[in-house]
Amino acid sequence: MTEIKKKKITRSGLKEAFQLYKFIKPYRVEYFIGIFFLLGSSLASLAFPKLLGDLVSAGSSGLLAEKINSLAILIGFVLIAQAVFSYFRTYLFVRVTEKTLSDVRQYTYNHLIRLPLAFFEKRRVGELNSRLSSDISLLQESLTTTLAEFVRQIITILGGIAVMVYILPKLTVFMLAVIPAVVLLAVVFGRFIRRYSKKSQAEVADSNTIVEETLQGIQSVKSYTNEFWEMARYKKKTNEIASVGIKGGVYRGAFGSFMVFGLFGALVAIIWRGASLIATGEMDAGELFSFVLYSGFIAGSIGGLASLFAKIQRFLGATEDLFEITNEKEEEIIEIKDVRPADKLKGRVEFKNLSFAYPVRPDTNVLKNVSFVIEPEQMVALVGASGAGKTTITSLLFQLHKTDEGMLWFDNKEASEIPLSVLRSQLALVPQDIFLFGGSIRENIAYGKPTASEEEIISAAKNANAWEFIEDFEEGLDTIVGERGTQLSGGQRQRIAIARALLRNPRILILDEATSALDSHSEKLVQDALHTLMHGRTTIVIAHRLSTIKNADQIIVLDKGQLIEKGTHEELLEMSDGVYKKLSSLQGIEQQVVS
Ligand SMILES: Nc1ncnc2c1ncn2[C@@H]1O[C@H](COP(=O)(O)OP(=O)(O)OP(=O)(O)O)[C@@H](O)[C@H]1O
Repeated sequence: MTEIKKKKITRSGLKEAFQLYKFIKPYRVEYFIGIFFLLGSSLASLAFPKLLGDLVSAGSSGLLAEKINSLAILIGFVLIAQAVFSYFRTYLFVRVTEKTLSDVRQYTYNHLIRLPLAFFEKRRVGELNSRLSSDISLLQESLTTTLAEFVRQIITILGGIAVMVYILPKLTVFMLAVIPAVVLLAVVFGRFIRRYSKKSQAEVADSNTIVEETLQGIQSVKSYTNEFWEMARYKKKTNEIASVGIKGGVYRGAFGSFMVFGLFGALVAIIWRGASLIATGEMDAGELFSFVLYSGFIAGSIGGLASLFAKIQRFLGATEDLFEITNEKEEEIIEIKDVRPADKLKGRVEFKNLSFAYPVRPDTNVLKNVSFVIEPEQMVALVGASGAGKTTITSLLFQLHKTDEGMLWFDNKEASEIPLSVLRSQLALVPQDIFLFGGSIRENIAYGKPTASEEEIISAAKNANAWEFIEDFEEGLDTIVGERGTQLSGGQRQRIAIARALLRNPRILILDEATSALDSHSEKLVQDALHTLMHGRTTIVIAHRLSTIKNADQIIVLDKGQLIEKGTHEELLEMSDGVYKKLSSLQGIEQQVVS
């Protein structure tokens, strides 16, 4: 889990965190009842020292057993009330927190999945994921315990002081002069020691690195006869660890003594002062007993507040991270069941003087003034060296990135005029690196059309030449494909992806031809399936092996983002100095055509 950064407690940070309230709002009644129980349980525990003191006073002043018993019964009732309040407080807070978190999770995920691709190119997915999970579990802690602790501690401190003032202001002033100072010193001292022990851990880690490095590179150590140099290096580091450790021991010893001396000393001081007040008749033993207990409570709460402070800072950091994501602008995505006839594309595509740079590298145009037209139902191949811009063209077709210069048309509309979901629902991509989800074959095929019937799925599988191997599996369509489809062969995965695209029945199909060669039988099955898939729609193929695109209606050759040649296979071969011609002869295609 990634460590969550702390954020200073500022007004704007708190205001931002307050945005969370909109998620709690639907459950606010329960939450406020929870706060009521929290107040109740805090007040009940606050009453204890007073009641216990009364009990001691009753005993020491020789009151009747009846009075003593009724006080004990009252304390019993307060105990029960405290238990009941605590139970309902926890129950209600957990209920509200779980429901709120589930809403926050859904809201964040729904938002995240609607963000444009450019966002994901800026952030690492793994980081985003762990960020989200650690931020959200921190919110969980904050909503259930941090707030409750905070309220309880404030009530304990203020309420405790109020009761003490009520009992005897003089001794309260004395207590306030002693306890907070001791506790705050302890907190500061404690933090210092924690930092120190972190330093010593870091030194130990460094020494481990030396051992690891030298053992891994033992051959180099020996061949350079550097054993003695390494021994000296390790000796120096381990001696440093020892001296840091010894210094730490000094501080830790001092801290222990300080705690005993300071806290017990404070207690002794209060009891000493109290005893002299009892002697003068200003208070009785029971009241002093209450005082000592309240002093303990208050000391604990001041210490607790200090650690809560760090938790609140982390909570603000977590909400800031979360809102950083949810404040990002979403793509306009709508749910599409069926494309309206008026929105149906014919499949004509036109790039007009289009230039494009990725948002992460705005100064480097990866497409430069590219223009071409693809007529409906044509098969067009994109050819070019690695990095030429072929994949970029396909991402622009999907409008995964916005184009900045030039135009991209679908039929007679500019791409930006077509709602994203309407456009994307009529496109399908069969990528090179096929991504299957971990579920069954059925789920993977149906991903192309989640509403597809069993017959449709089977028919798509048959047309994709996939049915044959699916049938051979004992569990047929319900066969689990393994994480990312690893339990299937490359050719099988491709045919499933083809079946998925067939189900989608797109107007424009984009094929990123797989580079890894299949055996000739699978290759034929895949090629045949692809032909079925290409039939009756515009197809754009990113071709790596030129043998598969000889029959393309048009071949577009790209070089470093520029369109350098365009034509049919034969036309391009006629260009005497052509890049395509050279590529073909490299791949041995020319000869095949000529022969
Ligand atoms: N998401 C991205 N962000 C920034 N630059 C990118 C991104 N994707 C690709 N590029 C750059 O854009 C250029 C074109 O890449 P593109 O993937 O379109 O080439 P390609 O022709 O498909 O290559 P290949 O055949 O290797 O897949 C390359 O220089 C690449 O480094």
